[in-house]
Amino acid sequence: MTDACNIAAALPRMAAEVPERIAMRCPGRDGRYDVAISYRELDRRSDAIAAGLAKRGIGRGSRSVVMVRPTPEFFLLMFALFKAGAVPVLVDPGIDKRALKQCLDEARPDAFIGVPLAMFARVLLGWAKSARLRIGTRRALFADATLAEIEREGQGAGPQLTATAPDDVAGILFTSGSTGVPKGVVYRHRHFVAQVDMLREALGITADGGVDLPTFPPFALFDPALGMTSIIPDMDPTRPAKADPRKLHAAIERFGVTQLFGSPALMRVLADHGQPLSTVARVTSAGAPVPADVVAKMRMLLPADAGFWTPYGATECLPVAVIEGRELVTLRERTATGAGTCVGRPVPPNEVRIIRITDEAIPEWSDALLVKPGQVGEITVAGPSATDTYFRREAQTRLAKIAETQPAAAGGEGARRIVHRMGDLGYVDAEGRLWFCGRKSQRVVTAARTLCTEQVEPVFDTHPEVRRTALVGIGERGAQRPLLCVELNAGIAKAERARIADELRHLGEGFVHTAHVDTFAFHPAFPVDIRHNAKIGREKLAVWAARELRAGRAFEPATAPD
Ligand SMILES: Nc1ncnc2c1ncn2[C@@H]1O[C@H](COP(=O)(O)OP(=O)(O)OP(=O)(O)O)[C@@H](O)[C@H]1O
Repeated sequence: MTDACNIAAALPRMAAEVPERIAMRCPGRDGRYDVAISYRELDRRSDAIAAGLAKRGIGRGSRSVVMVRPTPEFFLLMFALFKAGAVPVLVDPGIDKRALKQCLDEARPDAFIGVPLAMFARVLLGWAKSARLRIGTRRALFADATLAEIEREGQGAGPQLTATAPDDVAGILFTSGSTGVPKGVVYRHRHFVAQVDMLREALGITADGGVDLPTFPPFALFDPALGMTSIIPDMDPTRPAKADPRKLHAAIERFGVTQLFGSPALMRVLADHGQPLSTVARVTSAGAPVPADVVAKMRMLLPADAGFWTPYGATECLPVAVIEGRELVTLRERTATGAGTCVGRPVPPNEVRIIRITDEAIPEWSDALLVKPGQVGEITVAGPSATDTYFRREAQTRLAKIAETQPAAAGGEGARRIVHRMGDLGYVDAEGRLWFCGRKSQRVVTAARTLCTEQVEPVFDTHPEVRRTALVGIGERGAQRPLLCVELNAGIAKAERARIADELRHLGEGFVHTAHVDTFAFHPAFPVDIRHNAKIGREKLAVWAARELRAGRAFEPATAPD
């Protein structure tokens, strides 16, 4: 039993070593934080739920949709499923309703576990019809049982940790779908175990744990595996930009929070609030680029020796690389002149390699795919947390994975591994740092060159009246005309647009790669992703921009471009 490859194996270990340590504190309905669960309770209660689920036919390999907010129930349930060797299916509740139904149906779950609203929506919207067991966190319409009943049914059954193998499927996590339909990423137990180890190493987390405020729900699951105490924040996790900073500060002070985890949108909330974070030793912000001004403001609010880490990665592979705020701030200038965004050094033992850009599948690795050092290409990763397949999406799997036979010296005879293609463009600089240049699917290809969004937009973003910009291509790839969509700061009159377009054109002329971006269209408020409130919907903007150009509403250079 002890040799299970399973992140839930941390629970019986912690329960034996530090049974009274608090695993999590929850705000409850009124934010008073009167619910606390010790490691002993977390271990025992997740055992009981696992045993109760087994009695209802949910065990090793059963897929179960989990639509539960980050409450004690969520953690108990997730660890119960891991212990049982069952496979939780997690979908971002904030995504488009049609995509959500598609994800839930595609997963063909055996069980559906949710809050009463999700139970109701399942029937009303016809989600996940395959689920034969339906469990509500509370008594609910269309539920076969409540989670409390399941727990009671399994009480006293003893330890439930299944001896899961490294390759067993541990979970299916859907991507947020910012560039298309969300895809179910198949996590094996070895992937989760590796993620915990890599995060511990990369962020310097010690065995005595610490107190974490994880505002990004899936990541809270790592806290018990890292021996930490989680303070579940009093906020809507799907709306980080709307979080109340006063409530977060109250929890940080009351419980002496030492670590904070959140999306860039949440970092902006804390940075703008401006109150010092004196107990915090480590901040981690993931999921999208963190704007340089937010990094700088946060560094002023944190103690001098605190770390501000930004990991780079994706649902399919995390962490890939990591950078600390001090270094990031020194590279701000380079981003503003078109170098891309530095995402740091690869987290060991990841192997990050850059290959030439293609939209085709690459079945087999070859070193001939590699670009010259320093050249932009697609970022690929081979390493213990790189997942190898999407759930029931053969075509997408083929486009994102490359099989590789390692040379005998590196991995023994004929060792095979999967290389994940990030779908992101970037390069490695002379110091071994990885730079992110934008999504591959959002690149603009003119007759003369390929333009990468993250190398073009920051140049124009330096204009004082500009809030943000988005590069799109008009026409067929290979003969695209670049157009820069511009969102201005609040309160700037329409009459100013022609002047600002001229100034932007002038800014662009300062660099070879932006000199040909000379057409601008002003958009009132960019479409962005729900989860991070940061990833710009360039696909939608491209359609809008083409219409603006046809209607003569775009700002073009006075003389035709050469
Ligand atoms: N530190 C970072 N800096 C810049 N971009 C980042 C960083 N971390 C992640 N990203 C971006 O986020 C992407 C991963 O996001 P995620 O896995 O949530 O799926 P998604 O891209 O939003 O959805 P989909 O893949 O379905 O379009 C990365 O490929 C990268 O483009």
